[in-house]
Amino acid sequence: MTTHPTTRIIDGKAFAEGLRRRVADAAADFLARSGRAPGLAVVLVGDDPASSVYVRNKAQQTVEAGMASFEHRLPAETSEAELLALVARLNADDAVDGILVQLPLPAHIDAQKVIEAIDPAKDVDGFHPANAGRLMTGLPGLVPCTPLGCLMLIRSVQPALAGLEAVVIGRSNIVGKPMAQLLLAESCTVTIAHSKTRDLPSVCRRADILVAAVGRPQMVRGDWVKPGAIVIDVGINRVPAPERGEGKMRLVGDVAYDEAVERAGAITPVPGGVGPMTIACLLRNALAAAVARTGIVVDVPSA
Ligand SMILES: Nc1nc2c(c(=O)[nH]1)N[C@@H](CN(C=O)c1ccc(C(=O)N[C@@H](CCC(=O)O)C(=O)O)cc1)CN2
Repeated sequence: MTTHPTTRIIDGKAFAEGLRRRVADAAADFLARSGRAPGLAVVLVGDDPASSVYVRNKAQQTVEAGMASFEHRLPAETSEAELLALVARLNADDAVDGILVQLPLPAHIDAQKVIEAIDPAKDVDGFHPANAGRLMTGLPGLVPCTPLGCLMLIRSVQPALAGLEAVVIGRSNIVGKPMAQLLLAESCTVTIAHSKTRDLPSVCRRADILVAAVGRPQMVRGDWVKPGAIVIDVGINRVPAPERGEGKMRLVGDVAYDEAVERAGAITPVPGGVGPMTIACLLRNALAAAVARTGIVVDVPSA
């Protein structure tokens, strides 16, 4: 593989480490001023292996950042009412500044109902309609972690975004829509593309900033990328890797990296790009929630 001489590989792992250090410094200030550490509760229902690893990493990184971690692992048979009761207890617990319910939830639980049960002031995922509305209307609030991390990575290579053409592929409430709102707030000209978009390759070729969040392995080909564009790959897809041995898998993004790296000005790899930013931004949001709830001012890292 030959990388274009000027292509910058955006190291999300290193950026996330730096962000977690800054959050840890601010969390220590918070503790010194308030007498308690910011607290983050993470709830997992069921035993999905990937979710279980994410929750373990969240709890571990919360503790490493000097915050209090409250981990709740519930069996897959937990009823919706039991989960809502736990959320109500966490809402009422003053030691808990942030609440995250790991997704996906088992099919018998209405995820939207659970999201709406979380106190918006503790909604560190930024998924509650109150926080989505605040983002849309330009009010301060909690912003979904993955798009916030993407914006930080974009700004690390291009601080001035006003007037740039941004194309976001994917319209989920978790990534696509909030990502588009964040880029709009930076005065980009934003297009949200999706499965019904006509001539997607041509739409993508307009983009100075191309964010792929579709969940389809390597869908975005190299010739969809405008030369010099910033390419942010949100996809995390496990695909068979027979070259590594029988039954082995490997992670790929939504972008055909080997092709896109030839044309992009900057690109995130998978793994090691956007993924690590999700948990780093979760810690950042937990700190932000603690600050907003208590009025204790410490230096919360921003995009
Ligand atoms: N309540 C939520 N649920 C889920 C979210 C979320 O933000 N809130 N996001 C995803 C999963 N996720 C965190 O929960 C997550 C995904 C990926 C990574 C990450 O670091 N990825 C690595 C690769 C890891 C691997 O080998 O599998 C990378 O891309 O380098 C962190 C967090 C769904 N659920």
